[in-house]
Amino acid sequence: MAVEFQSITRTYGAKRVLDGFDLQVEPQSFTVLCGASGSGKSLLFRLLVGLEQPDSGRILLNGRDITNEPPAARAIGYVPQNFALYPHQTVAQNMAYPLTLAKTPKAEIAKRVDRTAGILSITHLLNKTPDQLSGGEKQRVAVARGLLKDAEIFVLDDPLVGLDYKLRERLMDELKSLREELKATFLYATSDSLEALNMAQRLVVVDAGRAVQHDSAIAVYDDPRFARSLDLIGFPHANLLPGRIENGQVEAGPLRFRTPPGLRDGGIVAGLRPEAIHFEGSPRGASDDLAIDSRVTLVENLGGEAVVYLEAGNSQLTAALPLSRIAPPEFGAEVRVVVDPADIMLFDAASGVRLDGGAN
Ligand SMILES: Nc1ncnc2c1ncn2[C@@H]1O[C@H](COP(=O)(O)OP(=O)(O)OP(=O)(O)O)[C@@H](O)[C@H]1O
Repeated sequence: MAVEFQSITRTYGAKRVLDGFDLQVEPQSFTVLCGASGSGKSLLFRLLVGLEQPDSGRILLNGRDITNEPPAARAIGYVPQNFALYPHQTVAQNMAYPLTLAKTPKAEIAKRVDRTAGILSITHLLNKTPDQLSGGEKQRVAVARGLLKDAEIFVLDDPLVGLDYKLRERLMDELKSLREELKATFLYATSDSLEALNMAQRLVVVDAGRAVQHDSAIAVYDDPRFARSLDLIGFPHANLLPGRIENGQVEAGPLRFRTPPGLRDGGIVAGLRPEAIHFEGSPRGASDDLAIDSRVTLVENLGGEAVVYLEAGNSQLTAALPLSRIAPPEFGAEVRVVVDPADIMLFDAASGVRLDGGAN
């Protein structure tokens, strides 16, 4: 494995941020850690590059235990979340700084600065100073500086946070080409699930101090094994309805249907993606579909689709409606929506573990 976190625990005061965190990162993978703000992604990266120490557990780099090695001994390129550029140095000097410190020959530094600047489209900025750059340009320089190192592993901590949408899209594409070109292992953190799905070959859902699911991005999306995976990955956010299994019936908010085989009575959470809620007039209507009468409380028109918020009894539901097929309903309208029970995922209420079979 390129990187292994083994049972990492780290506490700040009374708060256990990492709680037996285990993760194996495959060589040459682009692995994205996605978790809510404060879930410990930056801390994991600081532990990996050696800026902090775990309370317990081990970190291996290409099989070597580096837990107690100084940062300089770890060949890791790092783009921290809060970067600082040296104000009196040019972009080229800022980028070259870590290599200058490492006494890399000048010709080699120039070659790498040119190549990385080319990939990140900042060649025209090389002779400027940071005060002459926009926020987005400074961010690209910080990314370039982290990627300049001759490393097998690059760690990027939420490198696109705060950038406008267009610039983020462009940088995502550039980083993807870079991953093809460098043939290195990338570890990348974000709290944005769309960015995670777009970038990740391997996606790790981080929650409550642990890696709860580690799989291909598409598998995490299609077959979440934990309620938190469904909750975190995907936009609009999935519906999670608390409920119960009793006497062979699943009851969760407005959903009532026969319990799938093999499930026991007890507390559950029913999960339903917004796109699995269908409006009348859409091509559905199988005999086992559940019909739900609801009232529209808000419509967000996003162009290609509308996000429709519904009230059904005491439950709120979020539905995604492709607008090419059907016009969005009006605010306040009474609508009947239908759901295929096969699209409903069931999770244990206490542990969050998936109960129904899913795609496996
Ligand atoms: N030096 C520190 N002292 C005290 N608490 C800390 C320290 N560093 C991190 N924490 C706490 O650890 C938790 C995890 O922080 P971390 O920055 O790793 O989260 P994150 O997942 O990267 O969040 P974000 O997406 O917002 O950057 C937070 O609750 C934070 O307050």
